Amino acid sequence: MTPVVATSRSLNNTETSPSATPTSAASLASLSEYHLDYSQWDPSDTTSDSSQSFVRALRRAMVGIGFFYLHNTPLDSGSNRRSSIFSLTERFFQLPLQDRLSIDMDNSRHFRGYCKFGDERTQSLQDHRDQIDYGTHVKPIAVDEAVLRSRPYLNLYGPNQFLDDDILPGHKDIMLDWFDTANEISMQLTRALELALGVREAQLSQFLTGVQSPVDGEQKDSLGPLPYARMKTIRYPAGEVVDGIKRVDGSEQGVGAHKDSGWLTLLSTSSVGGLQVQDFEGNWLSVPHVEGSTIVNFGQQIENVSGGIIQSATHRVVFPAVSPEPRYSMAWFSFPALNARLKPLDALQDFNDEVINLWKEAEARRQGKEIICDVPKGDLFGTHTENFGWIAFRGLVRSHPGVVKQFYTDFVE
Ligand SMILES: O=C(O)CCC(=O)C(=O)O
Ligand SMILES: [Fe+2]
Repeated sequence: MTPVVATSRSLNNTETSPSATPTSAASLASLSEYHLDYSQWDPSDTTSDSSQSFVRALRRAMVGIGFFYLHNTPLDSGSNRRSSIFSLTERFFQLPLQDRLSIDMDNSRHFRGYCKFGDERTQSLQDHRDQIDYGTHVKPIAVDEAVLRSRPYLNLYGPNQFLDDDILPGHKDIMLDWFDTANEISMQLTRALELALGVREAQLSQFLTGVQSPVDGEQKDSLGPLPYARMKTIRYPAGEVVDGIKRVDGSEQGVGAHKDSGWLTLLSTSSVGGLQVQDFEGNWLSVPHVEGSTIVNFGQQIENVSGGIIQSATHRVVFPAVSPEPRYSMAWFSFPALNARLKPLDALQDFNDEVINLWKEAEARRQGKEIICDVPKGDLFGTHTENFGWIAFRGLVRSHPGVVKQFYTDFVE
């Protein structure tokens, strides 16, 4: 068999504008195999018929396209979490710009807070959205300035910025509840992914908890494990001018083609469409909102440690100025721990036959051709020789020049 190598998604950098590549009429929602039922999955009884059925469906989804709908999670069912967070998000974006800017990310060395419309670019082209970024809500790490200077990524640990209850009631409580619930789902899905690959318990989760054995006889990090996650609450506004900022003429780039940089993503969308994912031939499939479900996709770090078997799919949001209403979404991202080292697992030695056979099937469907996508290969892969925090830090530096200007000019040329 062809060795299972690091991802074979390849660089196709001929065009990156949203209308450049063909859009297939197919839509992910119509592919019934990519709808998973989270209530089937019982991490305390992984051998039950229903848990096994969940793991099989997960295996197909992760090898097939790397995007799926997950039904019956505690984000969508049995609580008012979803309605609370969408209502909170709409209320936030209706506030005057001045109030939104009172939690401007440019004031946070932890890269947390509001990013205004027009501040973000993907592959050098302007995105048309604004958002609040959050992360694991903790105190800044208590170390000397000298340690922070030698390992600036330790600043990714720190508090979020929240508006007071008199301006945005419930901001902190609703967000933290969503964040913690998503974190729990991500841990449970990671356990299911271990079974789908056939690796030992904790062979994947070690990268999230940061408790893996030190590499090559090194000392364990004296700071202990540094687990890390992030989240964005996003608005794609309609209109040619937003908060006094003009759209790029004719551009429909809500967010440009990218692969998520972390581990796995839990995405909740409003009913307004626009999300698209790229199949292995480079066609764009639409990913419509499906009531009562969360969209799950995988980031570059899990693609890397799984030798490319867990697909980190390229996706984007296409959003025209003429839309009758804005689009909102909540994207929650797990990441490896900041002090984890991402040594890829040995697919041929460690993975089960089921996943290897599925991979061979997928390769046969591709007739040995490279996977086409609009993102450079290994764009943000972690390496085995540096702490993941460096990769996370470089990604944020690339996206947020305003924070760099305030806090990190010494580090970035
Ligand atoms: O807004 C969406 O639906 C997708 C957002 C996204 O892909 C991202 O922020 O990484
Ligand atoms: Fe994304």
